[in-house]
Amino acid sequence: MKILVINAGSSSLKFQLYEMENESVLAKGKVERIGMDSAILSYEPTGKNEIRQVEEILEHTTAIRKVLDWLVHKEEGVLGSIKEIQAVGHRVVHGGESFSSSVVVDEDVKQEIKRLFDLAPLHNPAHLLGIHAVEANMPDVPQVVVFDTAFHQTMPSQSYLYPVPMVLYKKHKVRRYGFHGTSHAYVSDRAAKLMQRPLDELKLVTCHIGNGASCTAVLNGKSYDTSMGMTPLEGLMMGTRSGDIDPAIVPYTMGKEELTIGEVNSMLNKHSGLMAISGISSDMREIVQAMGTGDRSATLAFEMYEYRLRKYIGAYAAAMNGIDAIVFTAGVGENSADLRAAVCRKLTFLGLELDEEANERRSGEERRISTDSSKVQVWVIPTNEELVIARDTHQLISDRIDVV
Ligand SMILES: Nc1ncnc2c1ncn2[C@@H]1O[C@H](COP(=O)(O)OP(=O)(O)O)[C@@H](O)[C@H]1O
Ligand SMILES: CC(=O)OP(=O)(O)O
Ligand SMILES: [Mg+2]
Repeated sequence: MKILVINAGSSSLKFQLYEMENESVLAKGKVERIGMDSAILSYEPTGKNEIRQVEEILEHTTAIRKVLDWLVHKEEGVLGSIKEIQAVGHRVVHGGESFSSSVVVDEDVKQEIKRLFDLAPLHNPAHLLGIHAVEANMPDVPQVVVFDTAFHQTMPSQSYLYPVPMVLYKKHKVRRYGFHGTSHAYVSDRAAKLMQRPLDELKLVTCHIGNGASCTAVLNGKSYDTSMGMTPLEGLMMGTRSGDIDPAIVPYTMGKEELTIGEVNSMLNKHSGLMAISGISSDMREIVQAMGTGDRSATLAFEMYEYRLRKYIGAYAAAMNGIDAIVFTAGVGENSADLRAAVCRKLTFLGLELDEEANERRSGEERRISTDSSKVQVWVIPTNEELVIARDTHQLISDRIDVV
């Protein structure tokens, strides 16, 4: 079965086409700057060079049509016909309390994704655009949604409730949901296999450190606590998001700077984090580069970023009464040896010993970066959210075909 996996953002759309028989990727790519003057489409059939095309693409429906055109292109295509695609799987960031696993898209599911727009304003509206764009281009193909929040639905109430009036939870579902669940679930499963230990006996802290960043206490294979909250703003310091701050800063700043709710939201989501402190970039590569030239703001940004992550790891070690392993994943976690070293060098009280050489080694492979004698293992495990989405989609659609 061939499955197209889509991760639609507000101005971007990433895709991968899978052959599920051997879980291989036939082609992948992305469309960036949708709706802007010139969009960039990149398309890479496996084993061949990437093709880049710059042209105006005003909305997601056109973006998907262009992607489909490439997939069946005479020379560069990987499909004889679009009809070969039997299902489409989407990443959806917010599933609220309604979804603890992936589901086939129907009218009710779309309504629920829409109802949750307020809670994930950067993500959910874009996902629904992606779903509609697929409907417009491939009306008969079933679609599945895989939620970032689903894995975290196992959290106990002491983790997911906030100490605010209960009426807010009862009336408005104000609670911690947690995100990047597909990634946290995938890397914890991989970690257990690599450690050759049953997942349901392990205490793991998984650190998904990308543009958005979150870490999760995975106790016996289940999410026990996680740093993102009702929205993907809480927790760690991120590229442009503040993470944890004193909530009193919000009304105080609104008063002092005469900001609207929208403006303060934008300040915390788009103009904070690494970007705000360094004044240079939200991209960790540029921060590390500037540190190399002695830039003090970049150094401060890095130190704050690392310190806040390390505090969460310490908190989760306390939450689970110990940890067996720490896993680093996503753009920064997989690639920044500097960040991993800075975190691990100050966790020696846990009996953790970093293998400095292994940490420095550049590789896209899964690898252990702690010494043989370290009491806490440390792993770098490249995440693969697309594969999980493809697997869930395959499973749900095969079940449906079996029933018919
Ligand atoms: N070699 C590297 N060193 C340090 N950071 C890196 C490196 N490569 C990528 N990154 C970081 O990874 C981030 C993107 O992570 P990614 O997981 O792809 O994010 P997202 O999926 O949220 O867009 C970039 O902003 C960049 O800071
Ligand atoms: C939930 C979230 O923050 O996702 P991303 O890292 O893709 O922005
Ligand atoms: Mg990501």
